[in-house]
Amino acid sequence: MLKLNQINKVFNEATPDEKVALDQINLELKMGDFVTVIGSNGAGKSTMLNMISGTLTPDFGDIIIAEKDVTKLPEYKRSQMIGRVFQDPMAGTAPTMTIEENLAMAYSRDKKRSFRRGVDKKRRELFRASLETLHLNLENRLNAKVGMLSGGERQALSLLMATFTQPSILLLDEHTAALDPSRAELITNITKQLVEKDKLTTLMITHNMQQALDLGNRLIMMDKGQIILEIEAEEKKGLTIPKLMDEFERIRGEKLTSDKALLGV
Ligand SMILES: Nc1ncnc2c1ncn2[C@@H]1O[C@H](COP(=O)(O)OP(=O)(O)OP(=O)(O)O)[C@@H](O)[C@H]1O
Repeated sequence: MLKLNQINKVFNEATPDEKVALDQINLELKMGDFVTVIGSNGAGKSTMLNMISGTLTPDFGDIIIAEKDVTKLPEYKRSQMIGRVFQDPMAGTAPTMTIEENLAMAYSRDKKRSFRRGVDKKRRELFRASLETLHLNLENRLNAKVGMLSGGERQALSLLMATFTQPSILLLDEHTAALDPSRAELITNITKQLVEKDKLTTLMITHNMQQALDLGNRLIMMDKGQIILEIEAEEKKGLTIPKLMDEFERIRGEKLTSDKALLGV
């Protein structure tokens, strides 16, 4: 479903600020894979997601999504294939529009449909049914302006909107990090539910080690622009935080005193 071949990205090349953000990354996701991504600050995690979404282009290397080479495709042309949720709950929704209008916008992301603010009865029922799955009573607030919602409610809506048209790839960029623990747990559960329902191929960056262990069928660890560890299905089931720290130490030859160094928190 997704292939990254030898992706390289250097910022400010040949200047004193030169930074190798991605150092010939290779990664392959099969349909339905749910991969959690951990790594220290500046490891290249967001840059990798930005490459997939088309926000950034690689210096060299190829990006294949659903068998299509999208390396040169601009971001807006990839948007049908990609759903993305950011850390900032304010980023994924339009605050001055209603819940219904936001959903209508997400629904029309699929280019075959044109965006109309007016929504017919059938579509309203579809929106209502989708919102019901969140168990936040948003289905009864279709005409509420999104700017009035709490951070958790807004993030839940962003998630629903990002998955609405069943994208080829779902990108989650620390999407629970800005929420308090109970809201973060709620969004984690909704994530699990939405991803499982449509078997979405997902990449999720997290600084929460337990979340990285609990969610998904694969885990990757990044450091200094490289993927230094890949853990697959069966192995992931028995994984613990101390085991991950040992692995980092074995690969990098650096002793970690806390998992915080590994996670960049
Ligand atoms: N637009 C940019 N211009 C210059 N340098 C950049 C740019 N974007 C990222 N970088 C640098 O590239 C490196 C990788 O950044 P990236 O944001 O991908 O890391 P990350 O793993 O997501 O880190 P964090 O966990 O702190 O968010 C960092 O050193 C960062 O400073």
